[in-house]
Amino acid sequence: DDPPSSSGPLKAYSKVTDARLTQPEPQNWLMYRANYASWGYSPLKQITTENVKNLKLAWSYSTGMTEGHQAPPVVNNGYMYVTTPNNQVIAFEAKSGKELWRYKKTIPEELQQLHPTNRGVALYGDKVYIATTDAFVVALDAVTGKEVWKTASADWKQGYYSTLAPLAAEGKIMIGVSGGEYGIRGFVAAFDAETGKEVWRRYTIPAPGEKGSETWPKDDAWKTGGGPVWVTGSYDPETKVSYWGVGNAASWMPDTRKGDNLFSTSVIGIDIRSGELKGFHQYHPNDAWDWDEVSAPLLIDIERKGKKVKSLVHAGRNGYLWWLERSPNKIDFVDAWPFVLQNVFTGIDKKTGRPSYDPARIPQTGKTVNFCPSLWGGKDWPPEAYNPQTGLLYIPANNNLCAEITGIPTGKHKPGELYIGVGLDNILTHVRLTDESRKHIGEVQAWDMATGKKVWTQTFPAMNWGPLLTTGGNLVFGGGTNDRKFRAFDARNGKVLWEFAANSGVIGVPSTFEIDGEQYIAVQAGWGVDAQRMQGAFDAVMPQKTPVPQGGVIHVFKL
Ligand SMILES: O=C(O)c1cc(C(=O)O)c2c(n1)C(=O)C(=O)c1cc(C(=O)O)[nH]c1-2
Ligand SMILES: [Ca+2]
Repeated sequence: DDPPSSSGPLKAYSKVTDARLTQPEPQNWLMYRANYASWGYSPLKQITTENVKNLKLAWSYSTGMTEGHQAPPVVNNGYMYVTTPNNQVIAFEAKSGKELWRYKKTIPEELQQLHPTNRGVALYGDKVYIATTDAFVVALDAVTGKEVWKTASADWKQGYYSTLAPLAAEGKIMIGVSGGEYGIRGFVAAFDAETGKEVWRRYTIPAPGEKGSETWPKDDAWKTGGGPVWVTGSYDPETKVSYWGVGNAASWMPDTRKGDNLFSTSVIGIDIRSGELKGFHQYHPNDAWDWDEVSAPLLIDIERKGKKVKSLVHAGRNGYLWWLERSPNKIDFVDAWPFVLQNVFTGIDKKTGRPSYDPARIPQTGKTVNFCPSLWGGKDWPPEAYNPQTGLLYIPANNNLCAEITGIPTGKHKPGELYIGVGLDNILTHVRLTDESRKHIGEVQAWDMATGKKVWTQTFPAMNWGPLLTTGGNLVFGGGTNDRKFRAFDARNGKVLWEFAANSGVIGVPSTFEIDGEQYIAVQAGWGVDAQRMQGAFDAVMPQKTPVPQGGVIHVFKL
């Protein structure tokens, strides 16, 4: 086959450099959240609050796959890259939707996927990178799709897998691993972009003697302590520190691992040159609710008492909105407050940010416990967005929702087998409705961080699992509802200005780009994973059932 660059209008592939990733051109969407600060923001403004009502499909493409399509269409000067469940990567001519190549990772047949999804590619140099469900990191030639190198980061048979998009910087490809529900020992690792050789590895659960190890029991619990990393980290190129969200401790029952269990449910700063730890903040110690705090914090400058604070902002799965301050060697607590119904925390220490708990709301082995928000939290993985023009932070939230779970003995940990401490049937039916949740659950919220005020809320009857994009046209885009709608909101007041009914529920990360003077909005539809399971949990407690069809379709819109 001819390389596509010579067969069509596509120009030669433009190499992705550190300079380009640090200062992304407005016409491209070069990484998971468009910039290292994880804003999910594009300055493009051809599509506005005035004309968005005229947005039409430019092209669409069926991926041929079911389950969770969550990856953003990543675009570099005319080339688009999308991943699907089962680690396919599809390359397109971004303008026309013509398929250039498709890569299919061979996945072991015996591998059972607990979370059948993939959150996208990283671009660096002339290559495209993915982290796979069988725990590999793979480099592909961006023009041909040919495999250049492939390195196992861990053994999938031990319960390790990756669902996140890698982070690329300074010649390194950084990934994290999932497996919190299998009792893995989580880590972030960096691989040489050219050779695939591992450069460093930072475990999220310290070994005996390492900093934080005193927060684990003296037995072997640290070896199976969880702390997965399954969403792409943020990165501050000035200090070379990357910021990763760390997931739940394992098993879920806190009595199996007494102590704070650092660095589970924390944000950790990692120097990308050495892998050295550069500060941390634990959002809630001794996790008991599967509240993975994996969403990477957004790097935002916020005014406080007349001073600019270099901040880390995180809408927690634990239902609190966290404001932290980052310095080259540490992370300090600034403030936190609930953004959804939360009845577990009885207070937050003003100095340290440490929450205190209502003991009646802490799950334990052998007890049945009610708490709010549910296991899926105030916000699960779907990312927030920040618009520097409106100055607002946008959160896709699930409010008014509670849970009931019964802790059961886990037995001895067996590598590669579930290590949860709650029955699967209980997990799949654990949501409990409140009077308020009968009115509405899903929300898009807009916050002014400097004043701590919520500026607007848009509500939906059922859940919202919609990742957000915000643009220089004062728009917010997102799907996430079970009616298959993908919507544009006015970023200043939350009004719905446009909506499109997709083939399936939209849990994809939306992106935007420009080619030949035209702005495009792109998103994958493809309901699955825990959005689907939450719908199942609703169906279990509601009089009516709501079917949401599956099937991945990439949608690309323009005026
Ligand atoms: O502990 C883990 O390793 C882990 C991994 C993942 C994943 O990789 O997608 C999810 C979760 N936990 C999880 O708790 C969760 O609610 C969840 C939802 C989803 C999804 O894609 O909808 N993935 C995951
Ligand atoms: Ca988890």
